[in-house]
Amino acid sequence: MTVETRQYTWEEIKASVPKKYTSEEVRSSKGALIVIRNKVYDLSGDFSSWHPGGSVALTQIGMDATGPFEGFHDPKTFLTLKKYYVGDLAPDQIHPPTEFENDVQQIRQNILKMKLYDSDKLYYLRILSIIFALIGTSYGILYLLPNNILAIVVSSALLGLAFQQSGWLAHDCCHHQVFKNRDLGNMAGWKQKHCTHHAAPNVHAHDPDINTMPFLAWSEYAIEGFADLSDKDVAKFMVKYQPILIFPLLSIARLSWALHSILWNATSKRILEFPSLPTVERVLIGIHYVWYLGGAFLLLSPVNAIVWAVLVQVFCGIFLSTVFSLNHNGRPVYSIEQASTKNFYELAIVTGRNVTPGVFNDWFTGGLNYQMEHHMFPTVPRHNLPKTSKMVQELCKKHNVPYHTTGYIDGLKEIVDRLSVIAKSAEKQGLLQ
Ligand code: HEM
Repeated sequence: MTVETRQYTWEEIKASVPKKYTSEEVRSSKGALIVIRNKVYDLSGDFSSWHPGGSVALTQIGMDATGPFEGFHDPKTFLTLKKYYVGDLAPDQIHPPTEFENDVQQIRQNILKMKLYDSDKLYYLRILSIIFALIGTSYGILYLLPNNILAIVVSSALLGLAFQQSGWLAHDCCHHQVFKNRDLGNMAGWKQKHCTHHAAPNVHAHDPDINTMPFLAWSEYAIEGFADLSDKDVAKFMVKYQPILIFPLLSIARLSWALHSILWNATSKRILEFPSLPTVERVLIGIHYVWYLGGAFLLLSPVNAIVWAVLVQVFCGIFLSTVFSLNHNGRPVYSIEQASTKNFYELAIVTGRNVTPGVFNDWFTGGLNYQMEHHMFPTVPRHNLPKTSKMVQELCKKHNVPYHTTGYIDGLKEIVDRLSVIAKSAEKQGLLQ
């Protein structure tokens, strides 16, 4: 079927924004328009049931999606666009690229020329060896000093670190940093929530990573939603004490993610389609728990084994979630409307926080200490982010865009300060009584 194409104005494109950004609403709408390189595409109809990237794309309706399209897709995916092509921006609606946008494109070209999209497989082998060394040392300590309290603490911390590092490795694969073959990367895990965060970092109502109510409020927008909460009493308590409660919450984060992954896999209907990915995932999760818990129960008394297993989750939770939190929490949060006035690359910079580079920080944070660069160019392997960073710093200097880097502890202080400001604001507005 040939689609009739025509010219569009920005007013028409913005008018196509749905009331809710859900697949159902968009599928049945009369048009859900995005712009990529001055061409207009319609995401209504079958798009969301087909799109391999899921509903992430819907966050871009009414906007120029050129940046996120370039960031997420393999260059050959540009060929698949024509199926959704419905026209062009009218000539008087085309904004010539700003100097900032031209400079970003120049950096993209430099990254290509300098082969910074290519991964060093030996680097990832080294990361994998460190993970195995951590696992071996953790169980070795239990074997040599069974039921010794200090040994239990050190061993659980080391295994928590190994789990954190495995998480970063999966993250690298999911972003196609390690393998160019996207099927290989896709085997590393589910990522729709994470990609949505990448498409709209710190954008209230889009970014799932700041949708943490009733437990934590990261912005004024979050407390505006107080009236709609069904669990107001929980929110009142949590928000009031959020600058203190953040740390206990971070320590149980991994436990909650682990439970979530078990429940999600246990209830997934697709499990019956053997050998579908969910089935493989279920088997692998089973193997994971057999060796992780089996080793502990073999080497320790039952009570100590349970204490050790919980401590592993607590350490891993702290190691993972302090890094996640440093990436964006406490940085500016924007409404959908405000974000739509910003270029994708600018949004990546102004909402991100880098953590001081160095051998330890680069390894411990899985390269996420180069958060701004990672958001601008998510498929650049982490070992190439330091080189990318030099170019981004020059860009920021030239265009007077704040490039925010802190130490690990100073970053955490900023987060606590921000939570405190929001808690006080909620108190002032009488929301916490
Ligand atoms: C008409 C518009 C679009 C078409 C035809 C399209 C097509 C595709 C195709 C073919 C893939 C799988 C191959 C690949 O990864 O390159 C994909 C993946 C993806 N797309 Fe799109 N896409 C569109 C718009 C968007 C937009 C606007 C966004 C983001 C805001 C987006 C986000 C993603 C993500 C996150 C993935 C998964 C990438 C990954 O594996 O890491 N897409 N898309």
